[in-house]
Amino acid sequence: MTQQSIRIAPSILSADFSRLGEEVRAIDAAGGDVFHIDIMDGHFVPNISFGPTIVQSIRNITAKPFDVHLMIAPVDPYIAAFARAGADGITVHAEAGPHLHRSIQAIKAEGKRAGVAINPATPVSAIEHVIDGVDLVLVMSVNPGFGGQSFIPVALEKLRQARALIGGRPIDLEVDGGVDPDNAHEIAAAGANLLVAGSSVFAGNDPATYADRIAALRTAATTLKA
Ligand SMILES: O=C(CO)[C@H](O)[C@H](O)COP(=O)(O)O
Ligand SMILES: [Fe+2]
Repeated sequence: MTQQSIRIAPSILSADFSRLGEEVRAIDAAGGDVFHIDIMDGHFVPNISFGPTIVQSIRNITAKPFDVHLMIAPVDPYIAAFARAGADGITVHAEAGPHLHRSIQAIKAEGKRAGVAINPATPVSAIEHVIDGVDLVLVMSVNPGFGGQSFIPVALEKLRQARALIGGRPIDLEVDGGVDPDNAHEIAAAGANLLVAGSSVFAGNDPATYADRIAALRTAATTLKA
């Protein structure tokens, strides 16, 4: 991984929602590369977050890309709404329904970057037949549903497998859950180039700390260890 290829995607799930606009502005100014936006339905995952209206409400606050992680089932009926709310990329879970290929086609039909996510218990082989249709692979390193969980180490082996599956294709490899400056180096070494970070950026919700926290993740991910 070259230094330029690592991008940090703060997850607004850990933002202070009572002042979400200010949080988005602060992360933009602090050097976040991409906004990771978690959508949870209380059905596919045991938590509920928010819907397309909230995504639309922050769309004009930043020009940076919106990476929308849909943890919902069914997912197909909602893809257009998130596309029109301002998503640049939309990621669906391989486990969210029987027709993953159709979901990916629906994202592409909206003109958006298509991502596919796999839960910790799902093998990388589950996505090998859709790999040519996607722009992003998301390896979950926690069981989805909540921020602030610990990184599940088997994700490192899955990242290596996913990087091998991607090969020379121009596909982002994203990791989500429990990413912090202590594990960011081995995560990047395993092949991830897009690192989602919720609690490790937003802990304390003090905007004055965001730039240092994002920089610490970037430095850890890109610095060669002796
Ligand atoms: O998809 C998610 C949870 O399902 C979040 O993106 C993820 O948990 C980020 O939070 P943290 O970095 O605190 O683990
Ligand atoms: Fe996420």
